[in-house]
Amino acid sequence: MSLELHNCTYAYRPWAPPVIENLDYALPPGLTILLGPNGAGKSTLLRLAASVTRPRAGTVTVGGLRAGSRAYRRAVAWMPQQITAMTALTAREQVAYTGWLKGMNRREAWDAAARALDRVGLAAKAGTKAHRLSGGELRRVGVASALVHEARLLLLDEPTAGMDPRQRRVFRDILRTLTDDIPVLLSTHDVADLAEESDNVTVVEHGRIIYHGTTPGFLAHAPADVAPGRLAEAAYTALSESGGHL
Ligand SMILES: Nc1ncnc2c1ncn2[C@@H]1O[C@H](COP(=O)(O)OP(=O)(O)OP(=O)(O)O)[C@@H](O)[C@H]1O
Repeated sequence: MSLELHNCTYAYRPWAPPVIENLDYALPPGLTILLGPNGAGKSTLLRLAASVTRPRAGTVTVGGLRAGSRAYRRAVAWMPQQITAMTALTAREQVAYTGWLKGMNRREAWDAAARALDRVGLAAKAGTKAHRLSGGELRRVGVASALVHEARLLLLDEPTAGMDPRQRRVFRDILRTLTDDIPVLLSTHDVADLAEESDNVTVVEHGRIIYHGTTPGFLAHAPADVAPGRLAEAAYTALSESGGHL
C-alpha cells in the first residue's frame, strides 16, 4: 500500500513560512529510513503521512485512500516522537487503548496488546503502570502501540532513540519481520545503525528532499577511501554538505 504526498505545503502557523512546500513524495515498498538534521521536517512529513496534521495545500493518500478518512486512519500506524505515559493505565492497557481507538473491539484490542508487547520483548512489564516504565521501555510501548492493529503502513518517528544496544537489536529483528509485508517509513539519527537494514533512504533538509532512492545508491555517495563500517555516515555527510547537488 503506497503512501503518496502530492504538491504538499504545510506551515505550523498561518503567518509562518511553510516548513514543507510543494512536496511530492512516493514511498516505495520495504523499509525506508528518513534522515536529516534537527528541524529538517522529518516529523512534519511523518505527521502529514499519519494524517494527524493536514496540509495547507496538496493531497496525502495511501493506496488511494485520502488522509483524514476513517479508512485511512485504520490503514496507517504512527509512532510519534514523544510517547506519553497514560498515568492511570498499565502498559497493556495503553497499547490496547490504541487498538480500540483504531477500531478494534475491546476483546480484540486486549489480546492484540499482549501479542504486541510480547513482540517488543515487554511481556513481563505488561501489568506495570506506564508512567513507571523507563524511557526506553516507554518507547517500546510506543512501538507495540503502532503494531497493535496490524496496519498496512507503518510510520515510526525515531523509534530507537533511548533504547539500549540490545533493544536496538531486538527492534531491528522486529523490523525485518515487518517489512516483508508492509512498507515502513522510519525517521532516525542512527544513520549507521539502520542504514544497512533499509531498502531505501530519504534525506530531508529544510523541508526539501535532497535524496530519495535505494540504499546502495545512497551509500555510493560516500567518498571512495571511507572504511566500510563508516559508509552510511560518510554518505550522509557528503549529501548534507552538498545540499543534494553531488
Ligand atoms: N509545533 C510546532 N510549532 C511551530 N513550529 C514547529 C512545531 N514543530 C516543529 N516546528 C518547526 O518545524 C520545522 C521542522 O520540524 P520537525 O519537527 O519536522 O523536524 P525534524 O526533522 O523532525 O527534527 P528533529 O530531528 O529535531 O526531530 C522546525 O523548524 C521546527 O522548529
